[in-house]
Amino acid sequence: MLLLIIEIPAIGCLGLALRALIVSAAQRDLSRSLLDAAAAALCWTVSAVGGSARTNLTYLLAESVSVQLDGQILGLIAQCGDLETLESPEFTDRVGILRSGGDLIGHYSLSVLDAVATVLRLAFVLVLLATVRAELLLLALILAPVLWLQRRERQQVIRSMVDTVEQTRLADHLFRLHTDPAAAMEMRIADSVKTLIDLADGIWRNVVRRKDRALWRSVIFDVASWSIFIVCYGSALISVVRSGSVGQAMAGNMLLVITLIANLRKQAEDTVHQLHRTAEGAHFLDAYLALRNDAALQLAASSRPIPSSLTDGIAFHGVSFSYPRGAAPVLSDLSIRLPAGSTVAIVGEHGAGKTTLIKLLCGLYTPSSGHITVDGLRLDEVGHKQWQGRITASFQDFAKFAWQVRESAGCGDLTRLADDARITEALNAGDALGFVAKLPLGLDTPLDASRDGVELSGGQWQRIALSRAFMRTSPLLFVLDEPTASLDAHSEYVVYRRQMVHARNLAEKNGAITVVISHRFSTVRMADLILVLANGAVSEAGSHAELMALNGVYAQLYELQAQGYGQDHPAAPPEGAGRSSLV
Ligand SMILES: Nc1ncnc2c1ncn2[C@@H]1O[C@H](COP(=O)(O)OP(=O)(O)OP(=O)(O)O)[C@@H](O)[C@H]1O
Repeated sequence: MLLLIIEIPAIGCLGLALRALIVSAAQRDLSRSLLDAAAAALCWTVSAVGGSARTNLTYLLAESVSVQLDGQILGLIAQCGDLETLESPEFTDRVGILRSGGDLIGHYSLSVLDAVATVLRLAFVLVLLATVRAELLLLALILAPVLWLQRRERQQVIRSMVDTVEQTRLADHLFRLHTDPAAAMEMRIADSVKTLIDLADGIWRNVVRRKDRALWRSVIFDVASWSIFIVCYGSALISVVRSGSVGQAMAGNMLLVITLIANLRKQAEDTVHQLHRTAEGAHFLDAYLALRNDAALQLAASSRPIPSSLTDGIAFHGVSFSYPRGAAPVLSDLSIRLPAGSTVAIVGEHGAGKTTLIKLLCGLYTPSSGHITVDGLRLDEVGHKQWQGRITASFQDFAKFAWQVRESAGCGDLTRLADDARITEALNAGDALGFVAKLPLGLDTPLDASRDGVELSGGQWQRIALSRAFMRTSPLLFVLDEPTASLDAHSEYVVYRRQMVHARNLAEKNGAITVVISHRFSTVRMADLILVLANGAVSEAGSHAELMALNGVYAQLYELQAQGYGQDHPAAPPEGAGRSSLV
């Protein structure tokens, strides 16, 4: 910091020392000359070292801010527990901008300091110039439009980057498809590789063309404006020569003016560069602040404590929901009650809204109207993090965490990641222990063939995902959204029976509710309450026995599937099935 302060007047003092050196040398005053030369050398050293120290300091700080920022950005994204925010194109663009310009925010954090130093350095140089000839100050005036023009053009370059973020994202996605084995497989079979390469190539060309146009314009304006400045600089020098007194003083003044003006140009360039970075940094800062705002809005929902166990249950009160860009509402005015300790199955045609209902239940989306309560407590008044911390879920579109088996399954409860016994229990419950035991390194086997690990089959991945859902031991909500879709009918039945036992244990422990989505009625019939979703509403609700007696859609579908499997009743309902409730 001290070096940065000393560096401010260094270049002005160098000009003064050189002028004094010329005068003392002309007077043949050896000791004075040596002193002046030493002073000039010192000023030059401070200026050079200070400049390089400033650059390195800026770089180091920018890098450290950038690393911290990456962590903060991910933290803020995680705070947006609502998937609606994550799915909005504005949000995705914002994150894209931040990822591409984290270091600029780092530079921005230093820019105020740098701006003060730059202005002081410039002011000192101008004062010295004025001591030689007041008209030289006009050069500073010419700098103003040069800087303004450059800044304006630079903003156009930034705009071209922002305008192409969406296209860049699409091109990136197309690139990733080529390196993703599952997508690559389908692309090869469909012979679409070349078409997709051409598509990505076309998008990249468009993006580059748009950016290049702005960049070239900026370069042309740069050259034109600096040419004007150089012409004025030359004229100023001629004017000093023509008006100066002949002799030693004039030679010294000439050297001072040349040193200062040469530096004035460099300072102007520094100022422009700094303004560019500040403008870019401000732009990225805007995106960062908007992201913070999104996260803060979600946190603003008050964090009323979640009960440790359920006594009443979860209720939907006139809930309607439409996806932000979805045309029709997926759920309309839905009012249902899921009693504490019950197992609820949701059935319905593809696209009926079963997964959407579960996502609303998990606080991953907020109802468009109406509200959901947990033991009478409104879900929108509870922090996402709190509620989601009491849920365990296995989703239809589960994640494939290509880490070690222990991490991929154990991350269902991070606090138990080092607890081999717990992870083994969860793998057993998820029916994954059989194949994990045969893996070369057991729990330590990496699940990624590209990292000397193993590649799992679809069914094996699903079992790992299922095991994750068994890691938490005291959830209030246990969600199973087609968790066995990749398994054969027999394995599914066995796994479901095990899950139902688990559900009963959780229900007895703390009144936890288990919600199951399945297209297989052999498992659905085990539930206490079955909800049939159709046209955004519940068309039938009750236990298996009640719905069969109703002889409606459920009964028809059940019979159809039973005939398909060549048996009348695919499975017998477990003990205690039959409780139901519908508000
Ligand atoms: N993120 C989303 N954005 C917009 N629309 C969506 C989104 N997710 C689902 N939808 C739409 O909402 C409707 C219900 O989807 P949902 O996944 O809830 O159905 P589902 O009953 O679970 O279907 P399936 O049995 O095929 O899994 C569908 O029409 C779907 O296109």
